[in-house]
Amino acid sequence: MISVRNLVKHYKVHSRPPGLAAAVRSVFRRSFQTVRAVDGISFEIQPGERVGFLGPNGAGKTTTLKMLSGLLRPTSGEARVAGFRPDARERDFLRSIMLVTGQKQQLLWDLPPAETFELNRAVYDVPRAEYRQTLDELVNLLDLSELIGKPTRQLSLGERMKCELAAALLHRPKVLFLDEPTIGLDVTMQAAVRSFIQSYNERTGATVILTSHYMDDVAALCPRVIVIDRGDLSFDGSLDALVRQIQPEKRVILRLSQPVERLAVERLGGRVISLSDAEAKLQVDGSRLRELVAAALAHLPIADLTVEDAPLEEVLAGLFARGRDRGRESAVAR
Ligand SMILES: Nc1ncnc2c1ncn2[C@@H]1O[C@H](COP(=O)(O)OP(=O)(O)OP(=O)(O)O)[C@@H](O)[C@H]1O
Repeated sequence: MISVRNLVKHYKVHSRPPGLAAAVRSVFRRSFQTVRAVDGISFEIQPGERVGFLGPNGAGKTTTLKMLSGLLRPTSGEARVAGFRPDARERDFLRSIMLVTGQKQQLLWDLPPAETFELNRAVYDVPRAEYRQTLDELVNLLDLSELIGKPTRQLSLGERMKCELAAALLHRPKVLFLDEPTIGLDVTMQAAVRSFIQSYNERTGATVILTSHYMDDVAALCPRVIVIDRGDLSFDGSLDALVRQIQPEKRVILRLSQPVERLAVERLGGRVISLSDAEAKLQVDGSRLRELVAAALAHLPIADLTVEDAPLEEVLAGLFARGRDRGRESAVAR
């Protein structure tokens, strides 16, 4: 359904040092920097897959989605989506895909969502009967009946996001690009949006590509993840395989029956995350876990002991930090 080969997007941005003299000089001699937002990535996505794009801020995720949805022309490389070249922006292509971003809205601010829905029906030329049926389903699934008649500006962020999703899906796109669909939503609403996306995918067989900073979104929705870091693809596989590959650290929580010295906890060998009179929290490499637990039981007054995986967010932050020393920008003077 989606095929990407050596896709590259370089932005050329005007750059000048601070100060008035530099401002004057830049009028005569402009210098530019090339930002390598996406630097030669390749992947294939089959129909009906749900794939999560992970990566730190500025990794190139949104740029990739924009190229796949035809909003940006690649600098080089090739993308095919549903049999089309996205940058040709053919009508049938635009009818097959939808890009939903959590930060930008398509609903008209002063009108009720129902009117944007009607507008989208006309734009996408959806036959009336099909439109009614899809709308009923969406209203039902997303629990929108109370919302779609109110002016958009009166809706809460979460209510708006649900209406945004409905507006995006009325023409039943075959490929759905979701850029941070749960940004700013509370936990309950995040879960509602997530379960809706999953059921839309299961019922219609649509292909879903999602970016999110919330690991819960990706863990719940995406059997497959693609990690993009500094414009490069650094992993493509299951989330489990990614976690195994990173070999995350374990977190050990020691409930103490009496206070202990910090030094005694440090001697156990892990990294001390927090220490209070009643509890010590440490993080340790998985391979050193047994040793640390044995030492803790032997030397500290332990009332209880728990071992858990380090939070996925932190594990990934560590992975991204490792790649940080690679340079990404090259200055090009003109
Ligand atoms: N229009 C633009 N002009 C110049 N540089 C840009 C432009 N859009 C994005 N960039 C740069 O390209 C890089 C990739 O940006 P992109 O928005 O694709 O990242 P992202 O992975 O989506 O980040 P985030 O998680 O913060 O949304 C960043 O360094 C960004 O500053």
